[in-house]
Amino acid sequence: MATSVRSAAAPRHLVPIPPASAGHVRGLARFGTRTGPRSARGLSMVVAESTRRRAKEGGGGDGVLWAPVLGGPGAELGDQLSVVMKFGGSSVSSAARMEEVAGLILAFPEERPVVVLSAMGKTTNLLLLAGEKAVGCGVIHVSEIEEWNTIKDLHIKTVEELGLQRSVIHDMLDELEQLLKGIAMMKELTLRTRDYLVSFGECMSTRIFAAYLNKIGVKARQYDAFDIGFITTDDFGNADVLEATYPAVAKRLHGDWIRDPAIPVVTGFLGKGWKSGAVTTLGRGGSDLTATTIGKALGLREIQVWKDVDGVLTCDPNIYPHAKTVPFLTFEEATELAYFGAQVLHPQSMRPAREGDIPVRVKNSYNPKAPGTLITKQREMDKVVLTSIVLKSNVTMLDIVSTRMLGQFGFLARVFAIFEDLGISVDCVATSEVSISVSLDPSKIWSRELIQQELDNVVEELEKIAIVHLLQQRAIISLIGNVQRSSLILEKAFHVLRKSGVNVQMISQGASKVNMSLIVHDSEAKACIKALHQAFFEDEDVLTQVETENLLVSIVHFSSQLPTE
Ligand SMILES: Nc1ncnc2c1ncn2[C@@H]1O[C@H](COP(=O)(O)OP(=O)(O)O)[C@@H](O)[C@H]1O
Ligand SMILES: N[C@@H](CC(=O)OP(=O)(O)O)C(=O)O
Repeated sequence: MATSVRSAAAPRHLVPIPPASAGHVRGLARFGTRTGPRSARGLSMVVAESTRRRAKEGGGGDGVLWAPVLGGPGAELGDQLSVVMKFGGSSVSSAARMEEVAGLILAFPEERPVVVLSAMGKTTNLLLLAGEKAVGCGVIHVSEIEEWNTIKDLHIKTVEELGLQRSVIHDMLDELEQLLKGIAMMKELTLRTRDYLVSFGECMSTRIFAAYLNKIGVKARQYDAFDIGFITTDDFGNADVLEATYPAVAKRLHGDWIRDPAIPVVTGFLGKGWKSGAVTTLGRGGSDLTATTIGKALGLREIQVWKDVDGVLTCDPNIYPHAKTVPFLTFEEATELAYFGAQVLHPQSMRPAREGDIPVRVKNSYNPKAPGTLITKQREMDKVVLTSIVLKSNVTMLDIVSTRMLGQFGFLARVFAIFEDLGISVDCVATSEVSISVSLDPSKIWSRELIQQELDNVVEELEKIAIVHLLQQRAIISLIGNVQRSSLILEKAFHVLRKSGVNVQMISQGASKVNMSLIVHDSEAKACIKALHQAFFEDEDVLTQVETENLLVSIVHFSSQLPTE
């Protein structure tokens, strides 16, 4: 595997400086343009143009001050690394986007960021598809795999458009092609090889970006997470970060920064298995977890995750486009939201932030002026009813009814022991004395779908002690909010669902007290989300309608109890 590239220092060094040091002003960089500076010269021009405007406006404009300082001659870098800025695949999908992101990073004069990057655009998916095709296509046809060519073209084009040398990624592309040929030769793609394969996405994006920062005069250093102490379990495809990671990562990043300050550009999503020593991945969307792990390791002030939406939204905008930004969330709410399927955050990513009590800010790299979502330990909940509605589709449910071979206590214990033995997590649970309904977590499997064989095994085992009904194509609708007001939330939700003619098949409230889950049929789920969103976030009158209806019911009830003459 390739080792870290230590980028050579560029001849001229720019660093954002606080407005107080305006004597050193070099210029301003602006937010909000879709295309950023194309070169060091381009950057200076943007900077100079904005400086003039700022001077005309009497200062305090919309930009940032720059000075030729970072790591350069006469450099003074007393400050410690202060924030993590993680940019997802959507934020770094092209050369233009990388320029934009560079401008963004540099537009925060007071920050000393650690940058975490995902693979460019859809590279991870393309690598997975290329790997699968390689298994069956034969070595001589590897070079024809469409996805491999798309990956190669995208990265070469990006390097060229950014004015970098092809050598930045040349070895990586070579190695990747060799790997695909190896897979074709072996005719198999193990989980371990698959992790190694997808790691090329992050390894290339970070090399390109660090080289670009150096080119525009901002000293940067690329790091592969698996080389700097990201130690994980050996669960390829979904590895857990181990405690040893924190001191190791802190020592390496902090040590390098003290010795020779340069913006660290770290691969998201990747780690190193503690037993195997092989490259592991942290589950899809795992770069968020990389970012929060670094934040905790270094005790940073803030963790920023930059996406292509204005923060965490009231529902998935792909399901219902009128979703609104949620300005504040607690770590608990964000965890439930992610766990129950909101793609915007990795389910495990809040844990390090919560443990280190470091605020997480979700921002839009396409719209940096939008305030985004701030996630903290606590927030004012008095006025909060519902925060967000999350949908998890294609869920499998099991209704398990005891054959009474075991007492109630033994029955529940046995059922969960079967899940544990087969390594299957459950999402929602509802129990009665002799029956239990569970929904199974599809996300532990890479493809986010349970494999039929696994399901057959579970059913076979459970049938030894119970009658089992397998219900597929179900959906979990999770209502994340203030469960202190659960009666109000459920009343309103059931009112909406009844009006829509939807029958709720199971309901479950988590112990975390921020989530209530309703299970409905998959085919009805999207319409439910739309109706619920309109009721909770758009239609002020619905509550009044519910209250009026209830009032009428009470009046009828009361009057029916009045003594008749
Ligand atoms: N509740 C939600 N709030 C915001 N985005 C959501 C939500 N649910 C789903 N999404 C989707 O998540 C996407 C952002 O997550 P992701 O693709 O992982 O971003 P990135 O690749 O930039 O890290 C958005 O483009 C949006 O389509
Ligand atoms: N590239 C990986 C890791 C990741 O976090 O990506 P993103 O930040 O684009 O969701 C994936 O696609 O899963």
